[in-house]
Amino acid sequence: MKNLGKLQAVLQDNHMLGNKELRKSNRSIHSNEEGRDSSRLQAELFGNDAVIIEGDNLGSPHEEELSEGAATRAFLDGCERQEGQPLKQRLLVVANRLPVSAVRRGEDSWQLEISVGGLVSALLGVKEFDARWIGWAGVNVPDEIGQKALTKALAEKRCIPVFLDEEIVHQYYNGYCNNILWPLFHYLGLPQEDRLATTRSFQSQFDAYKRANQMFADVVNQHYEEGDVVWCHDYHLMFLPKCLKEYNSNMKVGWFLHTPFPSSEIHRTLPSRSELLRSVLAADLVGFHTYDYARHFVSACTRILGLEGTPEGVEDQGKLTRVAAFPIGIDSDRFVRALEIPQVQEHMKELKERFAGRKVMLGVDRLDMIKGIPQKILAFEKFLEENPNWRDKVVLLQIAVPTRTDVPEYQKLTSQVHEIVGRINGRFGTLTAVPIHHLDRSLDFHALCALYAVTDVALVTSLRDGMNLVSYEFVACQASKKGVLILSEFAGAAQSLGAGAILVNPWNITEVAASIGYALNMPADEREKRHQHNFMYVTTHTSQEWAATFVSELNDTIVEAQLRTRQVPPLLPMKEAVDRYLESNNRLLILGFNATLTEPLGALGRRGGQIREMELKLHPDLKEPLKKLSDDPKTTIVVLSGSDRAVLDENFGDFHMWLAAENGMFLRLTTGEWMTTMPENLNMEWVDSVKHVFEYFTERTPRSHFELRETSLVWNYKYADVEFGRLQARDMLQHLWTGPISNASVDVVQGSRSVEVRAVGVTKGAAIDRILGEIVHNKGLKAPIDYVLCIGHFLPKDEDVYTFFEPELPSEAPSTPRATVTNSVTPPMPKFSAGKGGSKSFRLNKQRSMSTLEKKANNQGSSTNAAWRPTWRDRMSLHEGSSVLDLKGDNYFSCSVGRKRSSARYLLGSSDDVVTLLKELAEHNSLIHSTSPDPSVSSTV
Ligand SMILES: O=P(O)(O)OC[C@H]1O[C@H](O[C@H]2O[C@H](CO)[C@@H](O)[C@H](O)[C@H]2O)[C@H](O)[C@@H](O)[C@@H]1O
Ligand SMILES: O=c1ccn([C@@H]2O[C@H](COP(=O)(O)OP(=O)(O)O)[C@@H](O)[C@H]2O)c(=O)[nH]1
Repeated sequence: MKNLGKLQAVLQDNHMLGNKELRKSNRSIHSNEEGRDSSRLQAELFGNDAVIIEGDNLGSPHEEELSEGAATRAFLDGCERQEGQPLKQRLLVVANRLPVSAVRRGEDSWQLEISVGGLVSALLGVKEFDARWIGWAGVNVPDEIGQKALTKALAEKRCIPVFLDEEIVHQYYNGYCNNILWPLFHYLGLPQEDRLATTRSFQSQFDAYKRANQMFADVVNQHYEEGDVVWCHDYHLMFLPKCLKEYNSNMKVGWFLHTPFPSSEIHRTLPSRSELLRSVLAADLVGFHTYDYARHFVSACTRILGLEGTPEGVEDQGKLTRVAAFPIGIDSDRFVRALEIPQVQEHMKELKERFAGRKVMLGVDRLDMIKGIPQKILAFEKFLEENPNWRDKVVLLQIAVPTRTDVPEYQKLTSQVHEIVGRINGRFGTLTAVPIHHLDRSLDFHALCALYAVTDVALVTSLRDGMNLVSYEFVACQASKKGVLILSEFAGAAQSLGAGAILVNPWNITEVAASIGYALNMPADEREKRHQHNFMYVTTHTSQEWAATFVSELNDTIVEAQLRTRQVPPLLPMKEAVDRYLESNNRLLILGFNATLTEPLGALGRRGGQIREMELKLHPDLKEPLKKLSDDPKTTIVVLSGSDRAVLDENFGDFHMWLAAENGMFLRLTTGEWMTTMPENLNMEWVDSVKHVFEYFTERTPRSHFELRETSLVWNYKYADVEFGRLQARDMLQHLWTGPISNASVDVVQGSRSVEVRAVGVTKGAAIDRILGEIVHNKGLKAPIDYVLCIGHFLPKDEDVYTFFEPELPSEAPSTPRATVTNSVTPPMPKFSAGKGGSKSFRLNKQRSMSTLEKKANNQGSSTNAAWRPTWRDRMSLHEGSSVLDLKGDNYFSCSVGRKRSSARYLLGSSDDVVTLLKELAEHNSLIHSTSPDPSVSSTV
């Protein structure tokens, strides 16, 4: 009753005629009765045992009780209270702001007040977990006594403080968070006059941001127990997932953004764009309010970081970060129940009397530029202007909670709003009434519920808003009145309440003014229908459900990731691979080219489409080791690539090695001529139709290109816009599968940024058999091959090359636990061949009819005229001599470069690791040669 009187008085007097006086009077009311209000509010939010905590209540604790240990004990006390109930999952909620802000009352005396904001409201509704909240108490506490007392006071509320000093708050919170990220994520840009200053101070603010995040991480680490779920919140803590995972990679880490995530075009303007994205991606699960925000985030990761976006999330070399939408809700029961409380009913009664004969319109916002308060008020002015009959029949109550008051932009906004309200009240007010009642303060829970319940039209005009819980709370309190919600289409809530609300573009003042008229005149049956729709949503999509879904999804994600990790090959044991190489006498190295022997794309900055990136070039650091290795008579090297002959000639022509171009369809020893190994029945009649399709898509996909090879065509969109490229690829696949070549004997192979069409059955694994046959024949094998190293960034279709050697190994070979293509019965070892010609399946290129491409190649003077030799396996049966392979069980190292889903035995991260490996092999080898001048090696392949 008294409260309502106070509220009424404020509403009545607050005509924006003297803002300074108003703020003063609000403050004095606040401080006189704040204690009681806050106390009640805390009891509401925290349960009945919640009281204002002052230092005096703490008694005179001795040293130990004030320590961190005492705080921890206090948390445990909280847990013990739950005895007899099923054990709840421990949840560490980490957010910039604690649900309470601390106000110092003495050296060791603190008062805790509820923090205002949607994040706090929503998370306080989460009851299913054994939760602790880690965050900043909104105050600088430089002294130890103060810190200890506050830690203890907060512990009783299961809160753990992170102490940030003034300078860091200034740079991190006011600066980087609220002056850079907040406006950017809400599409507001930076204020013109601030732009340069912000650009200059950017780096120091970002450094402070990282430091602050590390401080949060340190506190989490102190309190973390194995099995805890750590849930990081919001744009303040984008660096936290990375810090936490660096500390403990097994920690279950989720991150949730409460604001919008903007289009990648906005995000890419941030100087720290990549670092922030990468840090967030360290989390196991990343959540957003809406599908659109999640989509923007994935798109930023693909466009800015060049990573793979999948329907599940973002993939980086086989590591998946799950990304999904988890729309937040409110604790709707709490609002519905509140309306039964006598005090609230009393409030409602008095408000109704106070505004009898007038329709009540309501705005409840933090005084933030994203909330579109000036736009709302201007639209209301326009409505009054155009509808004089409504002027004395409607009132707008605007609650504008002060927020981030140290940031200059917010200070400017306050003056701007006060000025507009003053002008409109001056224009349309009378001696007894004004059209706008503007309140620069927050209300307690009961007053807020009463206001929601008596409102006829709620007006939410956010220019952008992550969700906007005020709209939900209004709906929850409208069961009897069934008022109308006018809602900005730029609030996340528009996705969930859009059908029942009147959606508006807040920038369109005319539209908002018209919607006010429509809402005020809406017939009861339409109001009823719209309300029911929204009420159903709000009461079924609660904050409890939101948190439970997020945490259970996080748990599932971790189990799935563990399963996936089990399938990832282990890293190549570099030392073992080198040692065994040195011990062996007849080694075979099979090396891919693209992304294996080339420089990693990242090293070039992945600007995309740069001409120097498009040409495949041997990694400069590989020239020397490759030279040494290929000159060693005990080592045979085969470069096995999808590239055509010209590319391999250009890059490897000067080495002494075998080149297998176009997935092994062409082969030559660099001292000899190219020969073809194409199967005789290889049908190439489909080439022209495919070429036609590829030309069509290349023309329509900027920065894509295609290569016409002898036996395949490859369309590559690596440098095109990733999303557009992917859409085009999907479309292209449709054309290929359903178009003129649908019945041709081709394989359509989809790469991560390419589409390749090749004759059916052409794979590197199929080719290696024939290649080895040729090598064996060419050189004459005097001793078995006793070491094979096969490394590549091969398409899944070509991974049969890794498994080619697997059946040759004894069944107890120390292979990876992953499934490999092995025969159930180990076949006989291949036998050494004398090399007679005459395979049944393959014969001379010249002897079969030539395809268009082949004719073209011949016309260009390619020397594809050498004879085809029988395959290795063909010759196995021809000769019953010694074994071709003797890998001694584990002298076989198949190794995928950068592809974690692979049937190779081992993994290397990138071609930089290939450089390291080949250097090691070359250097140690020359060392051995220099120390043993007479190597007793006679056998070569
Ligand atoms: O802590 P402050 O700087 O005072 O700001 C208050 C909160 O504002 C933002 O709230 C957002 O979260 C709501 C719940 O998810 C959502 O409905 C709303 O649209 C957002 O603006 C901010 O994201 C929080 O971190 C702040 O605590
Ligand atoms: O005087 C007030 C005004 C608002 N709120 C609460 O502040 C939150 C605002 O959340 P919203 O999601 O609408 O926006 P945010 O402020 O988080 O951007 C809501 O839960 C309101 O109940 C409050 O407690 N007292």
